[in-house]
Amino acid sequence: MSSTVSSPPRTIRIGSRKSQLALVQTYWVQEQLQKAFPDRTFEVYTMSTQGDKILDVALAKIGDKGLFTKELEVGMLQQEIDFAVHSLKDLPTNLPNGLMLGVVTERENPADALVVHEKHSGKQIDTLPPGAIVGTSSLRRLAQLRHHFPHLTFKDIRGNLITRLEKLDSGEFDAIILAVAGLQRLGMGDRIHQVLPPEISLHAVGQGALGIECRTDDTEVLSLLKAIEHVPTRDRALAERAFLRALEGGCQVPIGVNTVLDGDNLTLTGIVASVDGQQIVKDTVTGKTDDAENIGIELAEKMRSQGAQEILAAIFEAVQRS
Ligand SMILES: NCc1[nH]cc(CCC(=O)O)c1CC(=O)O
Repeated sequence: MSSTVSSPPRTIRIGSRKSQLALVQTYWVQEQLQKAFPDRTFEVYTMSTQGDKILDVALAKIGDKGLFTKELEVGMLQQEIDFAVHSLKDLPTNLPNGLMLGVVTERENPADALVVHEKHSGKQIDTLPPGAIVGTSSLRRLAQLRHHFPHLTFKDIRGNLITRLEKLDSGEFDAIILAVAGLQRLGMGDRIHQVLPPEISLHAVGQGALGIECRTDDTEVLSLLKAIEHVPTRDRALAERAFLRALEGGCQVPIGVNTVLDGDNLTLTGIVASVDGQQIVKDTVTGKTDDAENIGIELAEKMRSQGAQEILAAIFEAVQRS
């Protein structure tokens, strides 16, 4: 008589930031995986990242890549957690050795949203009165909006989504710009006053999607994660991230994108803008989805030849000096 003793499958430990948005996203991932693999155990571990702690310095000045991801990455490399759930747009385009972008989940609307103070309820971004104070902490949003609406006043705003909405409602701002996806995921889609079209604001690379980072050699986790991968979003994200990586690689730069899928054709539009909104380089490349990364690289090269690199170099120098 022989019997095989099989050890129970390992518990999978999911790492997350502690912000409300991060937790909603992480519990969603946990739930999807639990549904796909009812016999496995998935546990959530939370960590504070540098980005959650430094709230009083403009993001552009910190300039450090991986502000929202570093602690989670250390946790993965030290085997304390098995994978981390990130807003894809917060995940740097170059990851530490031993870690990779495992999968990308289905994207929400990637656009930016205008949220207004109640006294402006009849207004849109193009009808806000001159001097109206618009809150954003993103150079990308700032540069594009200054370009289109030089009569508005822009002011830095930090803190998590809830804090920002409170600052708006208290009268500190006339309007603020936030990601549609974040508001929707937190059940606050009703605060979206206007979804900004791509002609006004190209969104951040990866915006609206979740990126799951894991150890490169963890084939078991990688195969579990495949269950929640969304291939069309992944192809768009690969093109967008290759574009950003080829241009600069960081997070706090005025670089925006838009992607459109049509069958197996993928069209990537990118913008690089100076912070004052005066200089703009914008172009488009179309290619096949299975060549997504090369579409991003090609667009970066095309735009570099039109002056994108000089715009980015000037911003980098200015931030270093300040
Ligand atoms: N950097 C902050 C951040 N990271 C992800 C989101 C929103 C959700 C997303 O874009 O996936 C936000 C807030 C915002 O930009 O309004």
